[in-house]
Amino acid sequence: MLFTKMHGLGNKYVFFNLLNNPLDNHDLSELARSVSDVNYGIGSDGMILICPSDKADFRMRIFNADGSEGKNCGNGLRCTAKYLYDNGYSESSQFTIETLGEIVEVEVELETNHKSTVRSVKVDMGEPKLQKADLPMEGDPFSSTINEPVIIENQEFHMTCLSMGNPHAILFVDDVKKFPLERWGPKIEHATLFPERVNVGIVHVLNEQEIDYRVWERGSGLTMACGTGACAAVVAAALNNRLKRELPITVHLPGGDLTILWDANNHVWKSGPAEYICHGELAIETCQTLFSR
Ligand SMILES: N[C@H](CCC[C@H](N)C(=O)O)C(=O)O
Repeated sequence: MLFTKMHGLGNKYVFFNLLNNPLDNHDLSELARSVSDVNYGIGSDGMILICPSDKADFRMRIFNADGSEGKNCGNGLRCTAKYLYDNGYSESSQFTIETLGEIVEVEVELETNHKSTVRSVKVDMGEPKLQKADLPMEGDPFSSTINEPVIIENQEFHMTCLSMGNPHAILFVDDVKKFPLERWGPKIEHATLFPERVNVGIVHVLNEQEIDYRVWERGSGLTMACGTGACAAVVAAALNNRLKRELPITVHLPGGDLTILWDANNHVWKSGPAEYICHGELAIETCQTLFSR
């Protein structure tokens, strides 16, 4: 099986193009765990399948490194858009991609002096969902969670929780590098408060147009970047009056910067790079081992 490995700011995935060759009745969770394994597989934060869609121009399915299927992936969407445009699946620079969470509009932004090269990708990530039912999380399903005190293992955290098609718990800290995210990330991810678990982001607002952000991803742990998380971080900061809406915000992640805008129409826009790492063929033994299970 041919694959392409790509990353968005160091958040890397193994991509399989299923537009003309479906992967019928295989254990996709097992495949995601295996290709993500850095010792016995290719090594990645997960797996992304590019599929046909009857609701949008294309469909993207994202699986985390633990095999769980995510409902959205901001970095994955930018990589998928670049792959589709570069490989001639869309003549237009704008098209739609269906995910489990949303149907999103993407636009590949081309180099001015080299029209066939994708410089970056802009994605309309849609509207943030602020009710507890949207994540989901325990409590009044129609209420929102803005700077609410939450006790995790006798430690109180003030959280702002929302969905960008997938669930995010955002905490504000004084220094993202000093906060022990590797310790508290998994505890919050697996807290019973979040029946389908949650992505955990920590945010330090630097000024009115810049934030630092680090993430512990549901199903993948610490990653270099999280596109949906960067969107959630900007929305959470605005909801807590730490940022003004309708200003483009630079989100500094360990892997690089994203530009996020929460506009007057309640849509969250994300712009950033997408890069190839390699193309390859999964060893047939791996496939046979995988598919014999
Ligand atoms: N771990 C996430 C999916 C990947 C999101 C992230 N890589 C992004 O770029 O948005 C979840 O299970 O909801």
